[in-house]
Amino acid sequence: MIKTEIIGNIGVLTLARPWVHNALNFQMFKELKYYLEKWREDQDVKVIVLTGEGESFCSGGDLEEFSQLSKEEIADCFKQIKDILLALHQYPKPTVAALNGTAVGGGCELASACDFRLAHPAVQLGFVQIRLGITTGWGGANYLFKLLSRQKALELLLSGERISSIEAYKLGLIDKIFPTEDFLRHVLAWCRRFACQPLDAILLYKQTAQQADDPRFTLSQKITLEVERCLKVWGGQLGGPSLSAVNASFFTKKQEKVVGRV
Ligand SMILES: C[C@@H](C(=O)O)C(=O)SCCNC(=O)CCNC(=O)[C@H](O)C(C)(C)COP(=O)(O)OP(=O)(O)OC[C@H]1O[C@@H](n2cnc3c(N)ncnc32)[C@H](O)[C@@H]1OP(=O)(O)O
Repeated sequence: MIKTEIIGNIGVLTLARPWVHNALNFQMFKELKYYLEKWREDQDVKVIVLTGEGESFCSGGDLEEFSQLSKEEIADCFKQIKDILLALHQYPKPTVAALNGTAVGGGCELASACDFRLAHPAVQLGFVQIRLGITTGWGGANYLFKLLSRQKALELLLSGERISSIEAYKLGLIDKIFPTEDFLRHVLAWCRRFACQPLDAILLYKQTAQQADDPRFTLSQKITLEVERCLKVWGGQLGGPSLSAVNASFFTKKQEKVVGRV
């Protein structure tokens, strides 16, 4: 139910139940967890893309399946799902939700847990839970509050209204709009700008990003750690360019310029 492919260092996870608009059942969550774990340490995967098959990105939780569970079973299920979304949110590599179509309910929660959200003009988004008499059950409201101002996030959650991707882009919920035609090709080209960078540096930037909103550290501590990270790659401990290699490359370029000027 989740299809996978690695395309040029980009791991693509495709929700593949198009007949129910990629409604997420528990099996899909288990698969999502499995592949996120598998690709966590995989040197060939530098960026993760989540997308959907068919006309929708994701219609949220599988209401058919969830309606057959007892309240206790739902509680257990949601506890596991929120851990998977949190693991996605705290993933060591960049994560991208490529909204190939409508995202509603839990589909918006899933997208909001990612680092980036890309869409095309025909996409609609909606935190529709309130219209079912429920609230976000997987952590989505908290991710939304991190992305939008309090009042904009509350407006979306309290109204349950669907908005277009263009409106969502203006709010800052969507980071980029691409043409509908060849959408995934555009997404992959956008992601390749990250995927072509050294993995060590990508991982270090994600650590700095995670720490940026961690209240346990002061700004001074965060900056000290940031500098330490740079020195780690600079010294080549993580397989990055050694200090002498960085200098050599800089001075070679400088010398070439001088020679060129003569
Ligand atoms: C768990 C919770 C959370 O956030 O914590 C949530 O996610 S609550 C939010 C849950 N999601 C929703 O309320 C969205 C429900 N779905 C929709 O609004 C709509 O289906 C759209 C996604 C906009 C697509 O509309 P459209 O008119 O194109 O198709 P449709 O409604 O005829 O749907 C085609 C088939 O997919 C099924 N289907 C659609 N969404 C489903 C879902 N979330 N769970 C289970 N089945 C679903 C329909 O029942 C229908 O089945 P048949 O072919 O057998 O008739």
